[in-house]
Amino acid sequence: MYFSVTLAMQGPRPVVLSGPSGAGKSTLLKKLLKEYENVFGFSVSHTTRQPRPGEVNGKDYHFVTREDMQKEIDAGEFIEHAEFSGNMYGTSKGAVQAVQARNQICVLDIDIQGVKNIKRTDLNPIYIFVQPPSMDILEKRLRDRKTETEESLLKRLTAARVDLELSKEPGLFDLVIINDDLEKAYSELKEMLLEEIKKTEESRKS
Ligand SMILES: Nc1nc2c(ncn2[C@@H]2O[C@H](COP(=O)(O)OP(=O)(O)O)[C@@H](O)[C@H]2O)c(=O)[nH]1
Ligand SMILES: Nc1ncnc2c1ncn2[C@@H]1O[C@H](COP(=O)(O)OP(=O)(O)O)[C@@H](O)[C@H]1O
Repeated sequence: MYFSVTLAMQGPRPVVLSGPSGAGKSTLLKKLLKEYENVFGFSVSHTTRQPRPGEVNGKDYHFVTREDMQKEIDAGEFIEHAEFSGNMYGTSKGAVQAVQARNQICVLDIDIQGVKNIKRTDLNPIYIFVQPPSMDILEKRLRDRKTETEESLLKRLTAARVDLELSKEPGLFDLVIINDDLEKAYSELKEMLLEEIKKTEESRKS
Protein backbone atom coordinates (compact mmCIF):
# COMPACT_ATOMS: atom_id res chain seq x y z
CA MET A 1 0.00 0.00 0.00
CA TYR A 2 1.26 3.45 -0.87
CA PHE A 3 -0.26 6.31 1.01
CA SER A 4 -0.53 9.89 0.01
CA VAL A 5 2.36 11.67 1.66
CA THR A 6 1.28 14.84 3.37
CA LEU A 7 4.86 15.80 4.01
CA ALA A 8 5.00 17.10 0.46
CA MET A 9 3.87 20.44 -0.93
CA GLN A 10 6.06 22.36 1.47
CA GLY A 11 9.10 24.12 0.09
CA PRO A 12 10.78 23.46 -3.25
CA ARG A 13 9.90 20.67 -5.69
CA PRO A 14 11.94 17.49 -5.19
CA VAL A 15 13.94 15.92 -8.00
CA VAL A 16 13.97 12.24 -8.93
CA LEU A 17 16.93 10.82 -10.82
CA SER A 18 16.41 7.38 -12.28
CA GLY A 19 18.16 5.27 -14.88
CA PRO A 20 20.05 2.01 -15.24
CA SER A 21 22.73 1.07 -12.76
CA GLY A 22 25.95 2.56 -14.16
CA ALA A 23 24.21 5.31 -16.15
CA GLY A 24 25.93 7.98 -14.06
CA LYS A 25 23.25 9.08 -11.57
CA SER A 26 25.57 9.18 -8.54
CA THR A 27 28.30 10.95 -10.52
CA LEU A 28 25.88 13.67 -11.66
CA LEU A 29 24.33 13.95 -8.21
CA LYS A 30 27.67 14.32 -6.48
CA LYS A 31 28.60 17.16 -8.85
CA LEU A 32 25.29 18.88 -8.15
CA LEU A 33 25.53 18.49 -4.38
CA LYS A 34 29.08 19.81 -4.48
CA GLU A 35 28.31 22.88 -6.59
CA TYR A 36 25.07 23.70 -4.71
CA GLU A 37 25.91 22.45 -1.25
CA ASN A 38 23.09 24.21 0.57
CA VAL A 39 20.50 24.13 -2.17
CA PHE A 40 20.14 20.37 -2.61
CA GLY A 41 19.87 17.59 -0.06
CA PHE A 42 20.13 13.89 -0.82
CA SER A 43 17.34 11.57 0.25
CA VAL A 44 19.28 8.79 1.96
CA SER A 45 17.61 5.51 1.04
CA HIS A 46 17.62 2.27 2.99
CA THR A 47 19.12 -0.83 1.38
CA THR A 48 19.82 -4.42 2.31
CA ARG A 49 22.84 -4.62 -0.01
CA GLN A 50 26.36 -4.66 1.40
CA PRO A 51 28.20 -1.33 1.56
CA ARG A 52 30.92 -0.81 -1.08
CA PRO A 53 34.36 0.36 -0.02
CA GLY A 54 34.11 4.08 0.71
CA GLU A 55 30.36 4.13 1.22
CA VAL A 56 29.27 5.66 4.51
CA ASN A 57 26.29 4.41 6.50
CA GLY A 58 23.74 7.21 6.88
CA LYS A 59 25.28 9.24 4.05
CA ASP A 60 25.17 7.05 0.94
CA TYR A 61 22.54 4.69 2.31
CA HIS A 62 21.15 3.43 5.57
CA PHE A 63 22.52 -0.11 5.39
CA VAL A 64 20.07 -2.42 7.12
CA THR A 65 19.03 -6.05 7.39
CA ARG A 66 16.02 -7.27 5.46
CA GLU A 67 14.29 -8.04 8.72
CA ASP A 68 14.70 -4.52 10.11
CA MET A 69 13.70 -2.92 6.84
CA GLN A 70 10.58 -5.07 6.56
CA LYS A 71 9.58 -4.08 10.10
CA GLU A 72 9.81 -0.38 9.21
CA ILE A 73 7.88 -0.94 5.98
CA ASP A 74 5.15 -2.74 7.92
CA ALA A 75 5.06 0.16 10.36
CA GLY A 76 4.26 2.48 7.43
CA GLU A 77 7.53 4.35 7.56
CA PHE A 78 8.35 4.13 3.85
CA ILE A 79 7.09 6.22 0.95
CA GLU A 80 8.15 3.53 -1.52
CA HIS A 81 10.29 0.42 -1.66
CA ALA A 82 11.39 -2.03 -4.33
CA GLU A 83 13.42 -5.15 -4.94
CA PHE A 84 16.41 -4.60 -7.21
CA SER A 85 19.05 -7.14 -8.19
CA GLY A 86 18.34 -9.32 -5.15
CA ASN A 87 18.26 -6.53 -2.61
CA MET A 88 15.62 -4.29 -1.11
CA TYR A 89 15.77 -0.51 -1.51
CA GLY A 90 13.41 2.13 -0.20
CA THR A 91 12.78 5.76 0.61
CA SER A 92 11.65 6.40 4.17
CA LYS A 93 9.40 9.31 5.05
CA GLY A 94 12.16 10.43 7.40
CA ALA A 95 14.71 10.61 4.57
CA VAL A 96 12.62 13.12 2.63
CA GLN A 97 11.46 15.00 5.73
CA ALA A 98 15.06 15.51 6.88
CA VAL A 99 15.88 17.33 3.63
CA GLN A 100 12.65 19.32 3.51
CA ALA A 101 13.16 20.44 7.11
CA ARG A 102 16.35 22.15 5.91
CA ASN A 103 14.37 23.83 3.12
CA GLN A 104 16.55 22.15 0.53
CA ILE A 105 15.56 20.62 -2.80
CA CYS A 106 15.28 16.91 -2.05
CA VAL A 107 17.00 14.67 -4.60
CA LEU A 108 16.04 11.01 -4.85
CA ASP A 109 18.08 8.37 -6.70
CA ILE A 110 15.58 5.56 -7.29
CA ASP A 111 14.82 2.84 -9.82
CA ILE A 112 11.84 2.81 -12.20
CA GLN A 113 9.60 0.86 -9.82
CA GLY A 114 10.27 3.66 -7.32
CA VAL A 115 9.36 6.26 -9.94
CA LYS A 116 6.04 4.54 -10.57
CA ASN A 117 5.28 4.35 -6.85
CA ILE A 118 6.31 7.96 -6.17
CA LYS A 119 3.86 8.98 -8.91
CA ARG A 120 1.09 7.67 -6.65
CA THR A 121 2.05 10.06 -3.84
CA ASP A 122 1.71 13.84 -3.65
CA LEU A 123 5.47 14.45 -3.61
CA ASN A 124 5.24 16.03 -7.09
CA PRO A 125 8.91 15.87 -8.10
CA ILE A 126 10.63 16.63 -11.39
CA TYR A 127 11.40 13.23 -12.99
CA ILE A 128 14.71 12.85 -14.83
CA PHE A 129 15.97 9.72 -16.55
CA VAL A 130 19.72 9.32 -17.02
CA GLN A 131 20.45 7.15 -20.03
CA PRO A 132 23.79 5.62 -21.06
CA PRO A 133 24.90 6.28 -24.68
CA SER A 134 24.66 2.53 -25.44
CA MET A 135 24.46 -0.85 -23.70
CA ASP A 136 28.11 -1.53 -24.60
CA ILE A 137 29.28 1.68 -22.95
CA LEU A 138 27.08 0.96 -19.92
CA GLU A 139 28.68 -2.47 -19.55
CA LYS A 140 32.16 -1.00 -19.87
CA ARG A 141 31.46 1.68 -17.25
CA LEU A 142 29.99 -0.85 -14.84
CA ARG A 143 32.96 -3.18 -15.30
CA ASP A 144 35.46 -0.33 -14.89
CA ARG A 145 33.69 0.78 -11.69
CA LYS A 146 34.77 -2.56 -10.19
CA THR A 147 31.95 -2.65 -7.63
CA GLU A 148 30.09 -5.68 -8.92
CA THR A 149 30.57 -9.42 -9.05
CA GLU A 150 29.96 -11.02 -12.45
CA GLU A 151 26.56 -12.18 -11.18
CA SER A 152 25.38 -8.78 -9.97
CA LEU A 153 26.80 -7.12 -13.08
CA LEU A 154 24.73 -9.39 -15.31
CA LYS A 155 21.62 -8.76 -13.20
CA ARG A 156 22.16 -5.02 -13.57
CA LEU A 157 22.57 -5.28 -17.34
CA THR A 158 19.35 -7.29 -17.61
CA ALA A 159 17.54 -4.73 -15.47
CA ALA A 160 19.03 -1.95 -17.60
CA ARG A 161 17.50 -3.36 -20.79
CA VAL A 162 14.09 -3.46 -19.11
CA ASP A 163 14.50 0.08 -17.71
CA LEU A 164 15.48 1.49 -21.10
CA GLU A 165 12.27 0.06 -22.57
CA LEU A 166 10.08 1.21 -19.67
CA SER A 167 11.56 4.72 -19.79
CA LYS A 168 10.00 5.22 -23.23
CA GLU A 169 6.51 5.40 -21.70
CA PRO A 170 5.18 8.81 -22.71
CA GLY A 171 5.00 11.26 -19.82
CA LEU A 172 6.87 9.05 -17.35
CA PHE A 173 9.88 11.39 -17.33
CA ASP A 174 10.08 15.17 -17.71
CA LEU A 175 13.58 14.94 -19.16
CA VAL A 176 15.89 12.26 -20.54
CA ILE A 177 19.61 13.03 -20.31
CA ILE A 178 22.00 10.96 -22.39
CA ASN A 179 25.17 10.76 -20.32
CA ASP A 180 27.82 10.63 -23.02
CA ASP A 181 30.04 13.61 -22.26
CA LEU A 182 29.77 14.18 -18.50
CA GLU A 183 30.04 17.99 -18.62
CA LYS A 184 27.34 18.19 -21.27
CA ALA A 185 25.04 15.89 -19.30
CA TYR A 186 25.66 17.93 -16.15
CA SER A 187 24.80 21.19 -17.99
CA GLU A 188 21.52 19.69 -19.14
CA LEU A 189 20.70 18.64 -15.60
CA LYS A 190 21.48 22.10 -14.24
CA GLU A 191 19.46 23.82 -16.93
CA MET A 192 16.40 21.75 -16.06
CA LEU A 193 16.77 22.64 -12.38
CA LEU A 194 17.75 26.30 -12.77
CA GLU A 195 14.34 27.68 -11.90
CA GLU A 196 14.06 25.64 -8.70
CA ILE A 197 17.66 26.53 -7.79
CA LYS A 198 16.93 30.26 -8.24
CA LYS A 199 13.74 30.04 -6.19
CA THR A 200 15.56 28.28 -3.37
CA GLU A 201 18.44 30.75 -3.40
CA GLU A 202 16.00 33.69 -3.41
CA SER A 203 14.05 32.31 -0.46
CA ARG A 204 17.35 32.08 1.44
CA LYS A 205 17.97 35.81 1.03
CA SER A 206 14.58 36.91 2.35
N1 LIG B 1 12.94 2.21 -5.59
C1 LIG B 1 14.11 2.57 -5.07
N2 LIG B 1 15.24 2.37 -5.76
C2 LIG B 1 16.40 2.78 -5.18
C3 LIG B 1 16.44 3.41 -3.92
N3 LIG B 1 17.74 3.70 -3.64
C4 LIG B 1 18.46 3.29 -4.69
N4 LIG B 1 17.66 2.74 -5.63
C5 LIG B 1 18.03 2.19 -6.94
O1 LIG B 1 18.60 0.91 -6.77
C6 LIG B 1 19.45 0.64 -7.87
C7 LIG B 1 20.77 0.05 -7.37
O2 LIG B 1 21.45 0.98 -6.59
P1 LIG B 1 22.93 0.66 -6.10
O3 LIG B 1 22.98 -0.67 -5.48
O4 LIG B 1 23.40 1.81 -5.26
O5 LIG B 1 23.77 0.54 -7.44
P2 LIG B 1 24.23 1.61 -8.54
O6 LIG B 1 23.02 2.35 -9.00
O7 LIG B 1 24.81 0.76 -9.60
O8 LIG B 1 25.24 2.51 -7.89
C8 LIG B 1 19.62 1.96 -8.62
O9 LIG B 1 18.79 1.91 -9.76
C9 LIG B 1 19.10 2.99 -7.65
O10 LIG B 1 18.51 4.10 -8.33
C10 LIG B 1 15.22 3.60 -3.23
O11 LIG B 1 15.13 4.12 -2.13
N5 LIG B 1 14.08 3.16 -3.84
N1 LIG C 1 29.94 10.68 -18.81
C1 LIG C 1 30.72 9.70 -18.33
N2 LIG C 1 31.79 9.30 -19.04
C2 LIG C 1 32.58 8.30 -18.59
N3 LIG C 1 32.42 7.65 -17.43
C3 LIG C 1 31.35 8.01 -16.67
C4 LIG C 1 30.47 9.06 -17.08
N4 LIG C 1 29.53 9.20 -16.13
C5 LIG C 1 29.81 8.29 -15.18
N5 LIG C 1 30.92 7.58 -15.48
C6 LIG C 1 31.51 6.46 -14.71
O1 LIG C 1 30.65 5.36 -14.89
C7 LIG C 1 30.52 4.60 -13.68
C8 LIG C 1 29.04 4.52 -13.29
O2 LIG C 1 28.60 5.79 -12.85
P1 LIG C 1 27.74 5.96 -11.52
O3 LIG C 1 27.60 7.42 -11.26
O4 LIG C 1 28.29 5.11 -10.44
O5 LIG C 1 26.34 5.36 -12.04
P2 LIG C 1 24.97 5.06 -11.27
O6 LIG C 1 24.96 5.89 -10.02
O7 LIG C 1 23.90 5.48 -12.22
O8 LIG C 1 24.95 3.59 -11.02
C9 LIG C 1 31.39 5.29 -12.63
O9 LIG C 1 32.60 4.61 -12.51
C10 LIG C 1 31.56 6.70 -13.20
O10 LIG C 1 32.79 7.26 -12.81
